[in-house]
Amino acid sequence: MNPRTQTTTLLAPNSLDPANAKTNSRKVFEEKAFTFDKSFWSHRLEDDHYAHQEDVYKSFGEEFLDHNFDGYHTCIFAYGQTGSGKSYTMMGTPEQPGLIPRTCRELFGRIERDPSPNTTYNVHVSYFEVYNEHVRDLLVPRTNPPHYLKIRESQTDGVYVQGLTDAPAKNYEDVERLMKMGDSTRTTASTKMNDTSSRSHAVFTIQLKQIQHSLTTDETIESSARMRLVDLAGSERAKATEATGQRLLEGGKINKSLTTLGRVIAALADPRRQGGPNGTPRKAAPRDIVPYRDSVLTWLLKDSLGGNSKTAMVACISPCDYDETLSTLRYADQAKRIRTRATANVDAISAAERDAQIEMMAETIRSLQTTINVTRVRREKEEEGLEDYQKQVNKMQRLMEETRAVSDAKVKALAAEAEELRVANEKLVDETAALRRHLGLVLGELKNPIVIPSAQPVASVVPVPAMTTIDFEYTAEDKENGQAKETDGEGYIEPEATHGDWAAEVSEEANEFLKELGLFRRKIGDDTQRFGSRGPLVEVRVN
Ligand SMILES: Nc1ncnc2c1ncn2[C@@H]1O[C@H](COP(=O)(O)OP(=O)(O)OP(=O)(O)O)[C@@H](O)[C@H]1O
Repeated sequence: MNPRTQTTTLLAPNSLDPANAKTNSRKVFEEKAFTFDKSFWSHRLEDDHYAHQEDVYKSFGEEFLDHNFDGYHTCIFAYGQTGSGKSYTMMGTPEQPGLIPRTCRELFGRIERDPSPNTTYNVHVSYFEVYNEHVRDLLVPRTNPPHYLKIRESQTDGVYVQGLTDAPAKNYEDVERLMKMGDSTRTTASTKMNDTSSRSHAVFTIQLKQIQHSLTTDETIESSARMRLVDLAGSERAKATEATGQRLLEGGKINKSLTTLGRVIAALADPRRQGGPNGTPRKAAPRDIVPYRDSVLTWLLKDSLGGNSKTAMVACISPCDYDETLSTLRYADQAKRIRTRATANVDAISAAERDAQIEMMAETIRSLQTTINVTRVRREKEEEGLEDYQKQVNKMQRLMEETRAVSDAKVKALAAEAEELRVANEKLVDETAALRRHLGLVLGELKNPIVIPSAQPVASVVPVPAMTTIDFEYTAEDKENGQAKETDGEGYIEPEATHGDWAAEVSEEANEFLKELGLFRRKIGDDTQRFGSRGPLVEVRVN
């Protein structure tokens, strides 16, 4: 670095140096020179033109703070490979504070030193990180799982992080406390090239609002400036850091943001985009779109990179890798060609305008209040309706329970009746079987009558002995009539009632019984059809 010409010269390294040994042997290392607005050398403390943290702040940090007090938005971002000194430049160490603490200290120093009684200052601080393409608030304790915030874009506020903590700061101590809190929750990890490597892009924002009121003109001048101080994650190569697993994944996401940042810078630095010599905007080519939205980081920095902001890029390099250093210097060389169009955000409002504004705001509040009330009433009505509905549901449930209880009782009664019928049926089946057996015996007896020996003719009528066999001639006709004719055996005594009459009587009774049984079977069938069957409670068998 030449502090006089502000030139940075990248010398060709010894190709035998293992750090610069290339897989591509045809690669030629060349000396390259770049000129920037400033070139700081801070390699060895004993070096002649060693740039201290204060030198860096004084050379442009102070100037940027001036811009803020004039109402301009500013942004300073540090870019470079891992371990090259980005965090050191932006945040620094307690002994050697960097740009952020120096800017904040000086900001409150100026506010305190301001003798004007008509000016009031309002300072708010926010601090977030972009890690693996997610935004996380650094001013709230870490949670598991992490709570990521959404990015929104509006006409009035541009791109912003929804729900981000916007902490008021009354003095430097407040800011220091917030900075420490944010730094402790920032995602860092140990890599081969840096023990506390920042794995995320950290964005520290200070909002400065100045309100000046002139008693003579009764006019209020409001200026609103935003300072963005960005410490980017390292543009490391996976091989150099020996990254694996989570570190490698992070590397991919970090590179995605930084590659997009490179494309955004390239698109913004395109000389055709920068317009004519008088600043006249050139005609946009059809595919001329700056890819801000391709990464969370570039989308959030949209305004700072190519919009209403005064922006500085600090390119950090370390004597470690020729290619990485050359890449960083090319980035910076391209970035310096970008022309942003910053305008001071200062509004002069007369007392009348302010009153009108207040009245408009009061009106908005009133209308919002009405909306809230209407919503509340509607919700109450909905709640009432819901209560009625719940009551009806409960009533219906009770009714259903009662109906179910009645049904259960009916089923129980029917089951008992069916059981009774089953027992009766079984009895009847047994009786039928017995009767059938009896009938069979009787019929058998009728078919094979007991023959009474003819040796003792009897003239008179005598009772028939118990074991007497009666000889009948049983014709088909008799069978039909239920009658049988006695044979012509001698000494035959006619009983009081004939055997044929008795058999017919038994047969008739049996038929009658079978008829009744049939009726009974049909009744059981009907009942089963009417009440259904819960299993084989009743099994009607008629043989
Ligand atoms: N100019 C410097 N003077 C003294 N020490 C420095 C300087 N620059 C960096 N360092 C030291 O080098 C180490 C790495 O620096 P730093 O953490 O700032 O790198 P980084 O670019 O932010 O790395 P990463 O991308 O991994 O976060 C730190 O210990 C830091 O204090």
